[in-house]
Amino acid sequence: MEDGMTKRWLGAHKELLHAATRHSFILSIRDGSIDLGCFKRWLGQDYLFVRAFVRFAANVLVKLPKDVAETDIDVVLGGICALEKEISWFRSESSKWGVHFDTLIPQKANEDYCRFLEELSASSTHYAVVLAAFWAIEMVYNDAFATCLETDAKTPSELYDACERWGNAGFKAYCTALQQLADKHLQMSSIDIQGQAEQAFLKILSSEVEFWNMSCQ
Ligand SMILES: Cc1ncc(CNC=O)c(N)n1
Repeated sequence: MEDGMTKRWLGAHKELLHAATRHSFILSIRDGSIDLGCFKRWLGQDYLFVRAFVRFAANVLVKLPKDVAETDIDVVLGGICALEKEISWFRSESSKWGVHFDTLIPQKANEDYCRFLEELSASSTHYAVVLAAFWAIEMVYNDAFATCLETDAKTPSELYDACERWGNAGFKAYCTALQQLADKHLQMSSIDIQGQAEQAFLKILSSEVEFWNMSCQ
């Protein structure tokens, strides 16, 4: 675990990681200065993203070779199950904030990100690449929202629930399990696959930056 591949990537791409996890959108939640219009825009767009992410997560499960450990399958299955609760949460937030999901139009950064998830779902993408991508997507939200829960954070109380959803210790443990899973399978993969996985990791970080940018405009 100490010298896992993902840890090396995190060290090698610190700036992009910082841009994705300490974006001004997140910092403005943390210091309480957020424009609630931005939060509502993020909420609606993220609901659309999560609908696409469900398909991606299901595809990750389908890609796992039949001979992987049952506990490896359980980690991915657990993530898929959690998405059902997450979608219910989005729906209850939609009435809380008066954001109508049925008339939402996906914005460009969201469409681009969702298209990338579809590309990763192609049968030609190796399962170790999508495992790494799955981890990266979850890790960014965990790392970002966890900062809004720190004791000195001034997160507005009405946003605390959103930050808790991805910033809590259980979600962190799930991200660590995904990371270990990705590292284990990357280690068994060719240099070529490892390189593809690192590229996917970078593309996810930049897609997350664009997603936050979109929410702040
Ligand atoms: C844009 C984006 N990235 C990551 C997540 C977290 N994963 C599932 O909820 C998310 N909801 N939205």
